[in-house]
Amino acid sequence: MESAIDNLPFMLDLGWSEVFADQMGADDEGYRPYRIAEVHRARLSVISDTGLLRLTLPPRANTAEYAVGDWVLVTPDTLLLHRRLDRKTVLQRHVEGQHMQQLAAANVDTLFIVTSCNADFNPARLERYLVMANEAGTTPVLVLTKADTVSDAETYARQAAGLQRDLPVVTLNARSDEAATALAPWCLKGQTVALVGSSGVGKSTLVNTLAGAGQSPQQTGGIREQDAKGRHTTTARSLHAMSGGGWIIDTPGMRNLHVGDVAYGIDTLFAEITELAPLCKFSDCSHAHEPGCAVRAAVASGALDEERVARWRKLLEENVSNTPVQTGPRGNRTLQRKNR
Ligand SMILES: Nc1nc2c(ncn2[C@@H]2O[C@H](COP(=O)(O)OP(=O)(O)OP(=O)(O)O)[C@@H](O)[C@H]2O)c(=O)[nH]1
Ligand SMILES: [Zn+2]
Repeated sequence: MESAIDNLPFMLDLGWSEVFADQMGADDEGYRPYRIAEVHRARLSVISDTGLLRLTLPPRANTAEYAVGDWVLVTPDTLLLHRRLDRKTVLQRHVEGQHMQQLAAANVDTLFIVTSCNADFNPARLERYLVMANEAGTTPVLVLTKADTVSDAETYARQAAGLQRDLPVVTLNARSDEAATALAPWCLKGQTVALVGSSGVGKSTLVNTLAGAGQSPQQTGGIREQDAKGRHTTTARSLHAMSGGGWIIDTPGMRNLHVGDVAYGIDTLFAEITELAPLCKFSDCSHAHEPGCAVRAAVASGALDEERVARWRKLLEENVSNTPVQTGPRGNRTLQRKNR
């Protein structure tokens, strides 16, 4: 099917790989792959070597089923959307009271979880972002902005590094060129990065810095509107080129990040606790009061932080109550898997 692709170098820069090429069969002859750059309620745009192109949607198409970063097959002359290719990774969040997860971005290699060296730094919220990255199969990197405004950036960095085993932590000034150098390993050709973090931590500033000299995609391409509290928030989800050769997706604000159907993401985040639980005396230990609890013993010895254990239990409980369950054969409750 490679013959249908006449601009392969551009596509490879954009993250096209065998994972997607292998999905194109004889039935797909004549269609051309494009990557989604913008998702709006009634419109999808893809990126091409000549700029953004608006797709023609088939009747009853639901744009909520598509994410920025998705690869889709399109009829070249009419730009009619044919089908979406299976995703490598998908960042999504549970929405209270809804069955479908809300899609944030697809086929993302690295998630920059952005917070700043000030009161925005909140372990419980950062852990929720980490769960989302782990569950998606996306590598998380913790980016601490505004390091230039404090004298104790190291204290924040140390706390951040304790959030998850082997978590890369980068402290920087998002407005400086050194920020691009510090983040360069994740921004190379063919790589896709997404950004999450609260309003005001410096996400737009970082996108502009990573886009390189003279480029300010966030001011030109971003749509800004006011939220209920009158703050300006970035609402466009869009794909921007980085000077390092990769692409970056600025996701819309995600306040109230609830978890659901993310058991794997939680186990990875709290690996040091997850590994202790099987050593408890009771297999259904709640790690609250039972004798012989390995988790409580680790807290008592000072090896584990009490507050982190409390956050772990809270996320587990929330996840159980938000995870759809089916009654399987002989009454076994089995997890209903998400569609990728
Ligand atoms: N000194 C300093 N200022 C920064 C840094 N990062 C961002 N700022 C400033 O903080 C303010 C907010 O930055 P933005 O990039 O707009 O924040 P944002 O995360 O995109 O915010 P939303 O668009 O509301 O989601 C701006 O005035 C930036 O110039 C930094 O590392 N150091
Ligand atoms: Zn226990």
